[in-house]
Order: sequence, then structure tokens, then C-alpha cells
Amino acid sequence: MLVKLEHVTKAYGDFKLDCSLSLKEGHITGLVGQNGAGKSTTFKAILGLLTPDSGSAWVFGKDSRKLTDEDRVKIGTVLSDSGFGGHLNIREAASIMDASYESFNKEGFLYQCREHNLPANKKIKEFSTGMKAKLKVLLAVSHEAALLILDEPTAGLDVVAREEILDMLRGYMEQEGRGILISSHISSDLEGLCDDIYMIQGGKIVLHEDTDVILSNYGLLKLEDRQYDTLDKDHILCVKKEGFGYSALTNERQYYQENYPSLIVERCGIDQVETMLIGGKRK
Ligand SMILES: Nc1ncnc2c1ncn2[C@@H]1O[C@H](COP(=O)(O)OP(=O)(O)OP(=O)(O)O)[C@@H](O)[C@H]1O
Repeated sequence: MLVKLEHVTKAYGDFKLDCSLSLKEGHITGLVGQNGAGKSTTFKAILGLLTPDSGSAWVFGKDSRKLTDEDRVKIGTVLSDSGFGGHLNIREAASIMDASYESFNKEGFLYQCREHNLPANKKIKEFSTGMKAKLKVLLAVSHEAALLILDEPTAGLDVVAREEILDMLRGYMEQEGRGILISSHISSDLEGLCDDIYMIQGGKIVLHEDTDVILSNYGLLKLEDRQYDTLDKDHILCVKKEGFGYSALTNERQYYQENYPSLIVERCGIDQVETMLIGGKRK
């Protein structure tokens, strides 16, 4: 197991994180949640950047607060406030990385920067949002890390830049034993990338599911009042009142398609599941 959190709690005023999750070798695991749901706080707990009030956080099988410099070298991160000082250019940043990480592949890194159209001699502060985001990911993957912790690496990017970053991450996973924990607001990024997804709301994990299972088994039922009244609700996860009647989220789409052929049963993705879990009433 690359990462394991067991009821890690942290209170900030009214907000309380209580998070359990794990990331296996060979997996890309996504963390989805609205603004303020607790994604960055979770990542900080994993990286030992905050002291939990209770619970335990393990990275590479060790207490995350006891990670050595050697362990930390094996973690690549993209955090919202991370990055090099803007006065540097890529060539200077590469020299710093070279001096800091024995496993840093300077030539490979500079080659990747050229491939992704990042100018070597321009100051990083003059880069566009997309260029900065690409650089952060290239830096995170540049030192042979076994684990990537990526907080919103595609935030603010257009579709082409996002796809470029997702491709970098797929390339990173070609080597065995690696793993990525990634957060994003853009559910389509996670759908096409992650093996499994955790949804966090108000500091709590409200769903953990394999991405394939969400896409193949989950569904959204559109029900008039009388259809809702007579529906078998055993496989309904949550319900939302609508103008036309009810929307209901199920993790057994086929059951309702087969047993209620007259019902409207739509496939759903992570976005719809999240919207229902946040706005709907739990069964
Ligand atoms: N150092 C801190 N001091 C006080 N409150 C904090 C601190 N860090 C986070 N919080 C609070 O904890 C809650 C969760 O914040 P967090 O940054 O983890 O959310 P997030 O899911 O990453 O949100 P976003 O998508 O907006 O980045 C918020 O209410 C935030 O105000």
C-alpha cells in the first residue's frame, strides 16, 4: 500500500476532516469534492504537512510524520501553492533539482520541457497558467518518484493542455509499482484516468467506488410521483425532489431497466453522482 489514512481527523473551526482512504501500487486514485470539502487538507495530512488531531496517516508503510528525506524524494507533488520562485527560468530550476535529487534526470526533464513547448530561458513568472501547470507536473515526475500526490493539477487549463497533462500521467504509470493520488473538479479528467474514486463532502468520504463500476452500474432514475411511490427502493442511494417528481440515484441501473421498462433510467458519470450525493437525500 502506498498510502493509507485511517480516520485522520483535523478540525478548523466548524470544519472537521475525518478521512479514511488508501492508494495501492499500480493504481490511480481520484479525490473529488467541492471547494472547501477537504481535499487539500487530506493531501497535507498524507504529506505530513499538518498534525492530525487523531487517526493515522501511512505513506510507504510509515507514519507520514516520520518520513525521512530519502522517503520524501520518492514522492512527487503538485500542490496549489507549490512551485519554484517566479524569477527563475527552467534551466535554473533544473540545476536546483539536479543538486537536490540524485535521481533527477536533467537531460530528460529539459527534453520534456521542449516537447511540451516550455521555453527554457523565459522566467517562470512570465509563463501562462497552462505552462506553469505543465511545468509543475513535469517537475513532479522528473525524479523517479514512486508516488505522486497531485492537488488539482489540471485546474484552469483548456482541454488540450489538460489532455497533455493526463497523457504525462499515463506515461508515468507505465513503470510498475507506482501510484497517483489526484484531486480534480473536472470529473471527465478523473473518469478517463482513475481506477477508483473517493468523493469527499464536508470533510467526510461519502463514496468510494471503482470508476468502471460508477460508469457501468450507476444510473439516474427520473420518476413521477406515482412511479416513485410504488418503486422498490432497495437499490436507491439517494433521492432529490424535482419539479416533475423525483430523481433517484442507483448503483443497480440494470435492475431498474429490467424490472421497470417504462422508467427513464439514464447512465451517469461522476458529476451526476456527486450532484446527487450533495443535493439529494440519503436513503
Ligand atoms: N490552515 C487552515 N486554517 C484554518 N482553516 C483551514 C486551514 N486549511 C484549511 N482550512 C479550512 O478547511 C476547510 C477545507 O479546506 P481545503 O483546502 O482542504 O478544501 P479543498 O477541498 O481543497 O477546497 P478547494 O477545492 O477550494 O481547494 C475549509 O473550510 C478551509 O477554510
